[in-house]
Amino acid sequence: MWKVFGPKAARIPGDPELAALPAGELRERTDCTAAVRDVSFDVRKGEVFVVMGLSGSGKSTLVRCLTRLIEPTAGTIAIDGEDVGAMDKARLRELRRHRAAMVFQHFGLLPHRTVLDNVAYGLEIQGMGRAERRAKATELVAKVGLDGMEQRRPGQLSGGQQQRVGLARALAADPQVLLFDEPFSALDPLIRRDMQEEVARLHREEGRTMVFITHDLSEALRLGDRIALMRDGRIVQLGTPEEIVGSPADDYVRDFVRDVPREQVMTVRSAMRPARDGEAETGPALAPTATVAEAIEAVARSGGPARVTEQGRCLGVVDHHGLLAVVAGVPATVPPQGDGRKAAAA
Ligand SMILES: Nc1ncnc2c1ncn2[C@@H]1O[C@H](COP(=O)(O)OP(=O)(O)OP(=O)(O)O)[C@@H](O)[C@H]1O
Repeated sequence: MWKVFGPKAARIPGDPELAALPAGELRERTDCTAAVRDVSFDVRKGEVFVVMGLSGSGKSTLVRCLTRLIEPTAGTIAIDGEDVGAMDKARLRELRRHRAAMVFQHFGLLPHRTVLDNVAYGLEIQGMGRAERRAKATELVAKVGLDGMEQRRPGQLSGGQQQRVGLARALAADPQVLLFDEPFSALDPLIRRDMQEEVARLHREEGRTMVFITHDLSEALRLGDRIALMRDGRIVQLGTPEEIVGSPADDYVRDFVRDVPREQVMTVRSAMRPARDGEAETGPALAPTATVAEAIEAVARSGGPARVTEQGRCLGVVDHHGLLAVVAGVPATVPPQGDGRKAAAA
């Protein structure tokens, strides 16, 4: 998909010479901005897909194109196999209301309505009866942790609480996909953390597909099953947090993730080596999803390697060599073989 802003934008995706120009030169030559350039990706059912990048990298444009809040210049988009480009106005309205609801940074709450009525508003538009929508809205207000505040007005809530109302309102439509456009960037760090946990909890409980825009790397790493990292309208890397931190695609990504505490993102799989001489039977056991930080603690406590096990089977072991190598971001050197055995034989 492409989205180009500016005069005669449609000629750019099809013109290999113009399409290859760097952003600045393209602007100089054509007066156009290619906000999204030739991106292609799938969002899987049930995943949290994060679109991240610095300001101006094209995140909002990309996500708005998914439901044609912004009309793409070229390319195709399908939701559940249905071509979004072919949808008429009514079908698009239905898509945005019921299938892919957006949670914005500025929540757009109705100031004179109570929390409950704000949440029920979407249900009212859908034509749900009063009693039913009040019951449903009460349930959703509780789900986002606002029980007891049903009768307050938005002005009587903190920013984080208002964002929760926005979230409950988006959930009221029971959409297949929730699209979040930097919903927490105006919140202070503690409340932001709180809201991230709220989203993670909702996702765990409901397994709803989520597309989440952020420019905050730690937010992306915390929430994303997969992350698309954007730069100048292109996706420079798409992968799990572990792939992005552990195998950056280029120097830009490497620089981006340089300060990430690797031990909290990388899992024991990246530090694992085959088990030797009885190691498969002894030592603390860790799940393959355990982080390197958790493994460091287990190895420090036990004083020896830990096993990585899945359904009782030992997949390999992690020792301090492998764990340190992951933290340092260098390939593991093969640990000296059999020091222990030599000592025992002596
Ligand atoms: N309506 C528009 N007309 C012209 N250029 C636009 C328009 N909307 C966005 N752009 C440009 O497209 C590029 C991508 O903008 P976009 O808002 O998608 O970035 P972003 O990554 O979401 O940024 P931010 O994090 O600051 O919101 C920017 O260079 C922006 O100036």
